[in-house]
Amino acid sequence: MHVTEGDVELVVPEQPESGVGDAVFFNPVQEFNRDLTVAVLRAHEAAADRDRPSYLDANAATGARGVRAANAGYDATLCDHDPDAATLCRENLARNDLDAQVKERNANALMHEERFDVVDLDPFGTPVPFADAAFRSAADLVCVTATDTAPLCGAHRESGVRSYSALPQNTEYHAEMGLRVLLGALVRTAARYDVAATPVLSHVTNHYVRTYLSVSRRATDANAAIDELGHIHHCFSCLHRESETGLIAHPPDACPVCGESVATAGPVWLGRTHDTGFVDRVRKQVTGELGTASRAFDLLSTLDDELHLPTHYDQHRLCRRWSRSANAMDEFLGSLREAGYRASRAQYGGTTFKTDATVEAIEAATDGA
Ligand SMILES: C[S@@+](CC[C@H](N)C(=O)[O-])C[C@H]1O[C@@H](n2cnc3c(N)ncnc32)[C@H](O)[C@@H]1O
Ligand SMILES: [Zn+2]
Repeated sequence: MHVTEGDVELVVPEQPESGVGDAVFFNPVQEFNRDLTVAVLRAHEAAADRDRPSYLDANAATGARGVRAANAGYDATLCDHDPDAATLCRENLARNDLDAQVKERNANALMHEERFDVVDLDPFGTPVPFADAAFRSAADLVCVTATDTAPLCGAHRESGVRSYSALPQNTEYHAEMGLRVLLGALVRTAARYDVAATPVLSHVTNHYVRTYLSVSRRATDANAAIDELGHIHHCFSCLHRESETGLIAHPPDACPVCGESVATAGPVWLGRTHDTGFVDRVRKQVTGELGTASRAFDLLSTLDDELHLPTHYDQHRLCRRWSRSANAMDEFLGSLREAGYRASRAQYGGTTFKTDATVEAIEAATDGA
């Protein structure tokens, strides 16, 4: 089957309907993820102080990412331990007249041996088995996809605890919970090597979490990153939540609003999940030949405005609790601002938002709506 993504043409195997089989993996739905990666790489290259920075597609499969990185001017290496995948990578590079290295190897061994400016992890499920080697190998940027959203967001709690050494809670902001659990684990992994990992762009869909972390090899920066870890105390009864930085959690004895008990998630990343300047530079690289350009542009515009606060709310859920009909989002956010609070849309869905108002304050401020 032939697929065109951006300016490259790929041959990809038909995928078995069951999802189980020997065919080299390809998911057309991830085009959005790959398009954004191309925009990120262009932004990184424009700011890099060297020609043709190096890029490792650590879990290449058909080579969809590595071929597109080579096409974007990177000195690309495509790695997969599956011989059929390595063969397909070579074919897809040749089909597009592109020169890149293909390694039929265990990506962890390769990353322990070689340095790359950018390392991209896109494994099946959790990226944790590749994270240590990635932070040792990458000079500038580590890109990570995690498709194990149920463990990350607390729906499969034990598995989340095992993979991420953190306790997730299955709250209604589950996508953001998953992102913050993943970021917490990645930041702690990097810190083991005196590396500070700083998220510069992150997005979440139903199927996966994707994040890009810039890398600094200064122990003081790694200490500063650790300082942004902490816990979220959540009341499932009234939805009140508060966050607390630091590795030791001090949950309140009871919810300060309704008196019920609170549940604590953590350690999680409480810092910024993106850098607005970086997001702006990536947005300038979203061009018409990207198949999902308008969706990418919308996401990056939302991120540009999103408040850097853990955690988000969903207007429809809140209004259902209050037996109110939901008004237009702009009007709703306007009421919060008029009452003196900060408020923005959030990336987690059309009715999600962030504010520094408490649940009680949100209810009061938007009551006349
Ligand atoms: C989800 S697929 C990658 C999809 C691809 N990046 C894309 O965008 O279409 C995961 C790939 O990782 C490969 N893989 C799994 N473990 C690996 C390892 N230890 N070293 C290298 N590749 C590995 C698998 O063979 C599989 O092809
Ligand atoms: Zn409460």
